[in-house]
Amino acid sequence: MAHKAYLTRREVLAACHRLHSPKLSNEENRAVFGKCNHPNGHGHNYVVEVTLHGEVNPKTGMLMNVTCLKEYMKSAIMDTMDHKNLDIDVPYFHDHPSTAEHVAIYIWQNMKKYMDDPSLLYEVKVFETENNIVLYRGE
Ligand SMILES: Nc1nc2c(c(=O)[nH]1)N=C([C@H](O)[C@H](O)COP(=O)(O)OP(=O)(O)OP(=O)(O)O)CN2
Ligand SMILES: [Zn+2]
Repeated sequence: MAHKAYLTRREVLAACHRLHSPKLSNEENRAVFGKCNHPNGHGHNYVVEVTLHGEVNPKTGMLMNVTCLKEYMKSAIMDTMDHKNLDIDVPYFHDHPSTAEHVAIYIWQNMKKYMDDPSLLYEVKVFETENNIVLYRGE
């Protein structure tokens, strides 16, 4: 009988950003985003958890070797976002305000590009701060 399991790996990345929407005026941006719209930006130590869901291979006892998941997360997350200015260095955020919601969606889409079997991707969780958490499941 096949058993299904969830496998999660966590990475921590440092990045800076500014919340600012090109679809809003400067005044509207200040009203909507408040201190997070400060022109010089601010930083976070983002904690990102990626969860896979699938069958445990009875021969290996693994859903996926964590070493593989680590490599996917390095390519999809760490190489593109760690120690970067999200708004400048990551093209996705040139036209998407760098909210934690968009960070989670970006990571989801990028993980799918790198994974050999993207159907295993179940959830991306982003802790922007200890208190602000976004969970995305591709819906
Ligand atoms: N829906 C969202 N709202 C906000 C986001 C977001 O990504 N999605 N992001 C921010 C800011 O980027 C901001 O950095 C949050 O910082 P802060 O308010 O300081 O964070 P905390 O809530 O953890 O700090 P407290 O000390 O608890 O106030 C704003 N909104
Ligand atoms: Zn922020």
